[in-house]
Amino acid sequence: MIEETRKKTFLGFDFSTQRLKAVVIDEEYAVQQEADVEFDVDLPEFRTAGGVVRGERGEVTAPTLLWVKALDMVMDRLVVAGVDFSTIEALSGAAQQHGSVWWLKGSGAKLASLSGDQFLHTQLATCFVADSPVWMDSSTTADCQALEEAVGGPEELAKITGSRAYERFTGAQIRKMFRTRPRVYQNSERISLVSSFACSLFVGKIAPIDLSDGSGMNLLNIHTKKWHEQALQACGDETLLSKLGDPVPSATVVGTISPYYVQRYGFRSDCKVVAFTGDNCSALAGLRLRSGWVGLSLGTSDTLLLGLESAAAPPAGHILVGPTSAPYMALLCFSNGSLTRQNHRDRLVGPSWEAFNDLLQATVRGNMGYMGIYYDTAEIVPRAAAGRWLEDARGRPVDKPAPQFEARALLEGQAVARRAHAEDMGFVLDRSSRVVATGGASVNTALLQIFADVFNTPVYVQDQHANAALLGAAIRAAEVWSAETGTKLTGSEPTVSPVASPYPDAERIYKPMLERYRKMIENIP
Ligand SMILES: Nc1ncnc2c1ncn2[C@@H]1O[C@H](COP(=O)(O)OP(=O)(O)O)[C@@H](O)[C@H]1O
Ligand SMILES: O=C(CO)[C@@H](O)[C@H](O)COP(=O)(O)O
Repeated sequence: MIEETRKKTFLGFDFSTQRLKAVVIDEEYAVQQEADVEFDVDLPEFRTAGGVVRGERGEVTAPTLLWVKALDMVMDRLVVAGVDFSTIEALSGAAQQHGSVWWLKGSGAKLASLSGDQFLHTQLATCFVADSPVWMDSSTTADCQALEEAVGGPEELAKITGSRAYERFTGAQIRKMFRTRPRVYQNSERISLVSSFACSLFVGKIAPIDLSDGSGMNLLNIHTKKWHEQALQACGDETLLSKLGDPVPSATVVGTISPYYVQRYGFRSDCKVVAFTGDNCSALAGLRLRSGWVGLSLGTSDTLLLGLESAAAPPAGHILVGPTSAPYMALLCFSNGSLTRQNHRDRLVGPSWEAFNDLLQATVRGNMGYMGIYYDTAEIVPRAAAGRWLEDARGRPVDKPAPQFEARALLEGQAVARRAHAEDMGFVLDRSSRVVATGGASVNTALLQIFADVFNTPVYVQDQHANAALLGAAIRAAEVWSAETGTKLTGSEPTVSPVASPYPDAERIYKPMLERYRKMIENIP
């Protein structure tokens, strides 16, 4: 029995692309303290740009130790923020999806014997056999084809795993490592996702992959919830099964906190660690979407999220095992999200969102016919290499229109693409639906107004926090702890408020742009 009067708090983490965030909530799910580490700024010694390191042939990686050092730093910032770690009953986390962590043999033993006197990053410095390929990597096209062939074609793979083969999905990444760097593969004790790796740092052993984030690998049968044997065979050898370990439901207590945290920060020794999951899965959990609501995460990537009752194989996009009570979730991911917006903001007006929004205000909805597609990095939906396509009202290519037209062309082009592909995937979006936005760019109401008009749907944001993945992690910790201990919590459902409504003429302006967009992408190589 848990003592009723004891103060109870819950801790959530988000190991996303550009930063590590942490939040402490109380029993009512009110935010108590927060801390944040921005990889490029706070850890310049790792020389990342936007949290990653880019190679010449579409390879995108992150140094795994960067995330460990960021954890040391964020823990210290929580101390400075006044967190009383002895009140934390449970913790959980979210992380960028698909990335893989390659643990050197012997790492499990190191995790189990950490000394509370030293930083984690000094003790785990030699634990990673390779840098971590991350979700922006587009270098595994050959491996995707081989995986699809081995399983009976792209449709068959999508039926089984919820997605056709995608370059960033961990199965193709593992296959590439097995093929091109066999010693890394052989010397790996385990292969984690970023989420299960992060969880391992808390639980003092290599933590299991959860089913929801595990669905982003092209290796999991999302119906039986077991690894798919043929897919495993296509991506590695007979040791792959044991390198991955058994996946677990997202609502699993994977253990109690490592003694390291008890000694170093004063956590309770019975603080529970709940399986970590993908950031989009955690955002879906945090947003509490009701029927007819669609989640729009505006982080480094832009994603659309939806809870699903059944798992029809999508033509594009992904079906994942649901992180909460809905059995499945749909996910569409666009790699050119916030970083692309930020690059062009810097180019057009310098580092101010206000100045960028002033440019938007200097143009009209529909942008006098200027339309643009901006891929600063290889795009996932549709699959395309980096490039830029801009045309005027007559469909003639233009090179350099005035900055205000470019600003609007970029944002309208992005929103139109999100709607076109969402419709292709079967998302129903009309004035009776709701878009609930979250992530770093969801604070920008001028951007949300464009989404409201293009989707012809009101856009809402959560009142409690702009980052549903982070809040979702802390709430998942609280709810799994509550179910496990039989202790009732007083936390109420997160609430949302409208921030942008479509203008009455929105459909007239943007419907034709959807058709133009579809034609434009046909000509993209
Ligand atoms: N006012 C704003 N308008 C538009 N974008 C913003 C604004 N404030 C922050 N952002 C964007 O939010 C992004 C970070 O979002 P975040 O959700 O923290 O990313 P991630 O979780 O992928 O690390 C930055 O790249 C930045 O461009
Ligand atoms: O690849 C995907 C989803 O399939 C990305 O959405 C990553 O999960 C990165 O998330 P953010 O850091 O952009 O939130």
